[in-house]
Amino acid sequence: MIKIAVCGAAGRMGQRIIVAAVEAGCTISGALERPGHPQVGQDAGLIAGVGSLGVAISDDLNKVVEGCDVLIDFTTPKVSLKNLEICGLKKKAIVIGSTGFTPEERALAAELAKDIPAVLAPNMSVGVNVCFKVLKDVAKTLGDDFDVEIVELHHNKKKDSPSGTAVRMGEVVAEALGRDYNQVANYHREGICGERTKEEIGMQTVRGGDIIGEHTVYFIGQGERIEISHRAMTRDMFSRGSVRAAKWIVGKAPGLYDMQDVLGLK
Ligand SMILES: NC(=O)c1ccc[n+]([C@@H]2O[C@H](COP(=O)([O-])OP(=O)(O)OC[C@H]3O[C@@H](n4cnc5c(N)ncnc54)[C@H](O)[C@@H]3O)[C@@H](O)[C@H]2O)c1
Ligand SMILES: O=C(O)C1=N[C@H](C(=O)O)CCC1
Repeated sequence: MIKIAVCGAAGRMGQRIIVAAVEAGCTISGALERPGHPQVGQDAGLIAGVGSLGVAISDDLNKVVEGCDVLIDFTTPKVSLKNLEICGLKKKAIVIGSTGFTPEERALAAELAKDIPAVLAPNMSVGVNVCFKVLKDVAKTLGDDFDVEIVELHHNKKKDSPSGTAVRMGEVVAEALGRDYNQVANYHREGICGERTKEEIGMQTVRGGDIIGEHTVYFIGQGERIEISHRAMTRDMFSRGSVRAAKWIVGKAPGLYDMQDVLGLK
């Protein structure tokens, strides 16, 4: 059974990943938190609510990576890039779920993943990844006659905006329509900002309370509208997806993969 280490182990996702890994019969070989985190030194299983695992949460990245087959990392882009670099040096696989990467940081991630197998995906749920596939077909079929707007809702602790999932949805639709997402994404409308352009993809963000994550892509035509929505009711399909990705990536050829690869949706 594979040995999994979890980075961000005391976080919302880290705790659920420990639960999912234990439920899947994997060994938790290590758990990482940032230096100074109040739960460093405590048992990772007790923090996650699965009982003692005999694995103390550590802040020693090198040591934890050495002891695992694969590191699952749900933290921030900067931490994830550092983790990729260390996994590269130690020839370990990595699964990254962090979001909020700039295009430059994504390019750096691809570069760092040249020597090791790595999964980087903004959303590990099967449902969202099926949505990515469906969105491509819908956008291609509808073409330029429908305006595209994307709305996402998340909890009030989320740090990045728009969500990584919303950005990927925008990229999928833009590519299907022959547009460059970075040129056509419109994140802000205020005041007399003029009529909507045909090409733009509106990106709207709602933050509040404990919303786990909801995404809707609107295709708005004359006299009709299609809405493709995904609503997450728990974090468990993200955590189970990350463990599925971890089992899949160990032993694969070096390179950067995504969840579509893991799920065979390409
Ligand atoms: N890909 C997906 O399916 C998916 C699903 C949910 C969340 N996310 C993303 O995962 C990330 C984390 O989300 P969250 O809700 O768990 O956040 P969180 O803030 O609850 O957890 C992040 C954890 O990382 C820890 N951390 C920060 N710096 C660290 C370091 N240097 N070393 C080790 N640990 C460090 C923090 O202390 C914290 O406990 C976000 O980017 C979020 O958007 C992705
Ligand atoms: O809670 C979060 O943060 C989430 N982030 C991901 C994103 O940015 O797309 C996925 C859903 C939950």
